[in-house]
Amino acid sequence: MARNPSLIRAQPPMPSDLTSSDCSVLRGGASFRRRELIFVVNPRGANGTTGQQWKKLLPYLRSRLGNDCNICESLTSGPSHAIDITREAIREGADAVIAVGGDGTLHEVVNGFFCDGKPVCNHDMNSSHSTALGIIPLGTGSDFARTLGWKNDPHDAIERIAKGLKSKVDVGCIAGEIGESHYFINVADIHLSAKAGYYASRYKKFGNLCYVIGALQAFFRHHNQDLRIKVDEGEWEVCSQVTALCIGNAKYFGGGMKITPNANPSSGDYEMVILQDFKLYDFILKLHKLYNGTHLSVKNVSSRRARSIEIEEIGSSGSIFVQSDGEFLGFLPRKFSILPAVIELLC
Ligand SMILES: Nc1ncnc2c1ncn2[C@@H]1O[C@H](COP(=O)(O)OP(=O)(O)OP(=O)(O)O)[C@@H](O)[C@H]1O
Repeated sequence: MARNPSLIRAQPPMPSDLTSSDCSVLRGGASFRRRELIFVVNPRGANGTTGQQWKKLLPYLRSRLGNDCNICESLTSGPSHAIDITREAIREGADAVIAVGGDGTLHEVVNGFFCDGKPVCNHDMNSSHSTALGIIPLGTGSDFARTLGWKNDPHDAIERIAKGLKSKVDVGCIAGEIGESHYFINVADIHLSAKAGYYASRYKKFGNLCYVIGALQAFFRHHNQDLRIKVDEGEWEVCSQVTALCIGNAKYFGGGMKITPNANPSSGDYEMVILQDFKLYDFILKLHKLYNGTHLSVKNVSSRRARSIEIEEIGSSGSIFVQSDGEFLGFLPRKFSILPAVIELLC
């Protein structure tokens, strides 16, 4: 394991009588394979707090998991590095890749489960072994973890990893006009909210306040936009004066806004919520409803379920923002399809 030099074994060496190269341990006569866990840590997450918390957590992690698991830590050196680490770990046969950081780090780890439009596989093609996804939520927002009801408590997260229970989750796939497919596990969104996310990423030093600052900046010179959408390969429909269109595999975005309140990452479909013809004062008056997920009954808000959604702008500004899991992705047009039960999540 760990041909990749960026994977550093973060545990005491195995006792010298344990010689098996695949880390198998003989216990009471039965063969017991040590789990190979790769922790992908963004030291810059949450303005550097993730790195500091990780350093304090590591001794506890070793004492809690080190008897049964090989613990490898890999610190990311910059954007997209987590994708490469994850791909390499899966190819090498890791039992789990654990994203340590915020939703951006989780997003990159999820993208590392895929390459060239297909799930990444273990080098040993004959093996039925699969790599699970784990999460230690230590970011600014950690919105995906909210849907699962997880607190931002790393000790709880370590208990979930220790138990090793797995549940299959869906992943969203986004295809653009050119280039590789892109994947998301939480929420993808279009227009105002995506623009707000783009600006918010510049103000992460203010913690969760960055989302409010980003939204205010995005509203400046914002225009609602007519879009064309095609749901589940049906007919094209015109959707007028769209303020924001959100495609939820999970429920929360923007640091705790319950935007797609009926989304469920194990349902096999998305919840799509469209906000139309909203003005700044609508947001001010209805913001609390967006946060607690009661906005679906508000005028000009609609919700429907879908397995695939194609979206184009009517007009050719080429400036309708798209983001997924809070990461800026470019501009419309895009097609979103769901990959049901494609990843096993340690839960
Ligand atoms: N070493 C690094 N230096 C700078 N940026 C990095 C590094 N490693 C990863 N990143 C980038 O940092 C971004 C944000 O990280 P992360 O999501 O962990 O924290 P956050 O933004 O504080 O939390 P959240 O996304 O939940 O709001 C990631 O999208 C990733 O591309």
